[in-house]
Amino acid sequence: MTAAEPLVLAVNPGSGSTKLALYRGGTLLHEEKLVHPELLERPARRAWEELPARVAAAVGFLQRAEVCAGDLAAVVGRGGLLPPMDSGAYAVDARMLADLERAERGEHASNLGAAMAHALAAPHGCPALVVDPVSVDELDPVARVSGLAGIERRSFSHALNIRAVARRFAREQGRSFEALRLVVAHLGTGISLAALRGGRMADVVNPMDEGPFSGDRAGGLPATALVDLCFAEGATAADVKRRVFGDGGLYSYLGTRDVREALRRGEAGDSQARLLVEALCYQTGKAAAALAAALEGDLDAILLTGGLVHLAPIVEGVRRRIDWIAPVFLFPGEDELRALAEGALRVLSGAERARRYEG
Ligand SMILES: Nc1ncnc2c1ncn2[C@@H]1O[C@H](COP(=O)(O)OP(=O)(O)OP(=O)(O)O)[C@@H](O)[C@H]1O
Ligand SMILES: CCCC(=O)O
Repeated sequence: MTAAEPLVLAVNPGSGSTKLALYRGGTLLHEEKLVHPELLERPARRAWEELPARVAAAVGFLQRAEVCAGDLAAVVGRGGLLPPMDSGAYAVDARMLADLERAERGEHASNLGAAMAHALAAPHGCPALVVDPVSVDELDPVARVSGLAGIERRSFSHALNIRAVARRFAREQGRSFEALRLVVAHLGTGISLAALRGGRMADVVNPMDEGPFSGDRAGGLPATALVDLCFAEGATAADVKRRVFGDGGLYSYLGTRDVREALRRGEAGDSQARLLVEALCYQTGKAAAALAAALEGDLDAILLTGGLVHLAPIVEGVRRRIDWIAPVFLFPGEDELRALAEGALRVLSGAERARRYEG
C-alpha cells in the first residue's frame, strides 16, 4: 500500500444497520457497523426518511477516522431496487436518485446507498457509485415464467454479497468463478438465494415475491389469502406491500426482526418462537433444494452467508436439510463492503468503466 493509492469509502445501509468501511487501495483501514436498534423493533417506514440520520451517522464515522474534505477518491454505496440491470458499477446521477426516492419497485434500506454516496462524496468532489445493485437480473428465460400470463418472476436479491462470496469461494478453491455451479443463500434480516452458473445468476429466490420468510419479509404466501388481504377494508397497496416486505416474517409474529432474540425466547420456553425458528430453517432448506433442482442437481457446493450464519442453531437447521445435495460451506456475515470498494477501485484504476444509469 502507498499513500498515493486512492481512499474509498464504502457504505452499506441494511435493514437494521449501516456498515461503513474505508479502504486505501485494497487495504481495509477502518470499518464500523452502526446498529440502529430502533429500526429492529418498530414498524418499517419509508427508507428515504432515514436518510438524514444515516448520513449524519456516516459523517461521524469519517470524523472518527480523521478523513478531511478532499481526501476521498470515491464513495460507493449498495444499489437499491432499481430496474433490472447487469452486474457492475454505475455512476450515481439525478435520475437514479429520483427513481430511488420514488421507490416504485419497493421500499428497501439499500435504496439509500446511492443517496448516501452522493451526499458523502460532495465535500470531496469525488465520484459517487453503486455496485451490483439488488436489482441485478441475469435470469434464464425459463426462470422468468411465473405461471400467470402478464406476470413475470423478478430478480431481486442480495446480489452484491452473493456474487462476492461466490468469487471468494472460487479463489479459495483455486477455481474460476465462471466454471463453478453454486447455490448461494444469503441469510440476513432478509433471505435471498441464487443459482450461479457461468458466473451469472441463472435463477434467484426473491424475497419480495417468494421463498422463505425471514426477520421481516414474509417471502412466498398462499396466493388466495394474499388476495383477501389486499381487499380487506381500508387496505392500500403500500400498506399490504409493507406488511409482507418490511413488517412480515418473524416481526409479524414476535414483534422483533432479530433472530437472536427469537432464539433467546425459544430457549426461555416460548414454543411459538421455537417453531418459527424451525420454520425459517425449513423454508430456507426447501428453497436451496429448489435451486439445486434448477441446476439439475449438478452443483459444486452450497454456500451459506449473512448474519444468521453466525448462529449455530440456524446453520444446523438449514444444513441438515441440504447437505445430501452438495458440500455446504459457511461464510458468516458478509463481504459487501470489500466488494463495493473493489468495484470502485476497478473504476478508479480504469479496469472497468462506470456505467451510465439508463433508468
Ligand atoms: N455476529 C452475529 N452473531 C449472531 N447473530 C448475528 C450476528 N450478526 C447478525 N446476526 C443476526 O443476523 C440478522 C441480521 O443479519 P445482517 O446484519 O447480516 O442483516 P442486515 O444487514 O440487517 O440485513 P440484510 O442482510 O438483509 O441486508 C439478525 O437476526 C441478527 O440477530
Ligand atoms: C430484495 C433484496 C433482498 C432483501 O433485502 O430481502
